[in-house]
Parts: sequence; C-alpha cells; structure tokens
Amino acid sequence: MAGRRTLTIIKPDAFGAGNAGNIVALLEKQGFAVKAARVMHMTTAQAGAFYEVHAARPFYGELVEFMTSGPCMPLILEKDDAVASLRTAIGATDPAEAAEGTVRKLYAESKGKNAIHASDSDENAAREARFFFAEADVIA
Ligand SMILES: Nc1ncnc2c1ncn2[C@@H]1O[C@H](COP(=O)(O)OP(=O)(O)OP(=O)(O)O)[C@@H](O)[C@H]1O
Repeated sequence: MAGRRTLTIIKPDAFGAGNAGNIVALLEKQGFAVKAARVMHMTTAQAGAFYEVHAARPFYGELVEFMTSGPCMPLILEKDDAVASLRTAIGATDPAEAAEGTVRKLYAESKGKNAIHASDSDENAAREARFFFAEADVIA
C-alpha cells in the first residue's frame, strides 16, 4: 500500500522570491497536511549528499550550487498516496512542460530553478525525511 507521507523542499528560487507561503497554501488546499517544517541554508556537503543519486549527471554541480544559493524549506507532508499525489501537484521537472495549476507551472523559472523537490518513492520519502528531521521534529 502506498504511504501517506512524503518529503518536499521549497527550493531557494521559490523561497527567495517569497513564494513559500503561497506554495504551502496551494498544497494545503489540495489536502496535504504539514507534519514537519524547517528553514535552512544548505551547505555544499549537505546538498551534495542529498542529491548524491545524481552525482554522475552533467547537471550535478549546477544543482548543488543552486540548492546552496540561498535558504530553502524542507517539509514532511501527509495525504493518501502522498508520493504520487505530490508528484502530480508539483508538475513536470521542466516548467515549460508542467500542467496548468501545478507548483512548477506557477512558480518555477526553468528546469534547474524549478521551485520545489518531491520524493519519488516511499523508500526515498522515508530516507529524505530522516535527512532533514529527527523523530521528535515530526508530529504524529
Ligand atoms: N537538465 C537539467 N539542467 C539543470 N538542472 C536539472 C536538469 N535536470 C534536472 N535538474 C535538476 O535536478 C533535479 C533532480 O532531477 P530529476 O530528474 O530527479 O527531476 P525531478 O524528480 O522532477 O526533481 P526533484 O528530484 O527535485 O523533485 C531537478 O529538480 C532539477 O532541479
């Protein structure tokens, strides 16, 4: 059965533009509940480790640089079928291909500066949640 929790990050472009509140409101309107949240400015080591799966990709350096360019906002969100629901809500990686009403269609600039991250599996959601939050930071 699909899990009810996922991990998202409002990325430095969207956070820096003052769109964090709008994005959280949009997701809450779609039924996501916030179970944990923080704001932080990731170090190169943190961003490098978080995106280690992409280490061999040509955009890895650019991605780590972008994710460390300013503060971001990781959150744990809850909803039925959380991972798939959030992937639908954020839209395609490239905002030019994102569906109307999605976070990336509304707030992303480009494939690199694309406003938001969302976990792509239940396993990664659990791993990514642990990356940013201690058990005591997450509400029941
Ligand atoms: N061609 C590219 N140029 C620059 N950055 C890219 C490119 N492709 C992907 N990225 C960056 O790497 C991130 C991870 O890429 P991936 O293919 O996993 O997309 P995604 O699953 O939609 O994004 P995310 O993992 O952030 O939710 C993208 O969100 C984007 O910020």
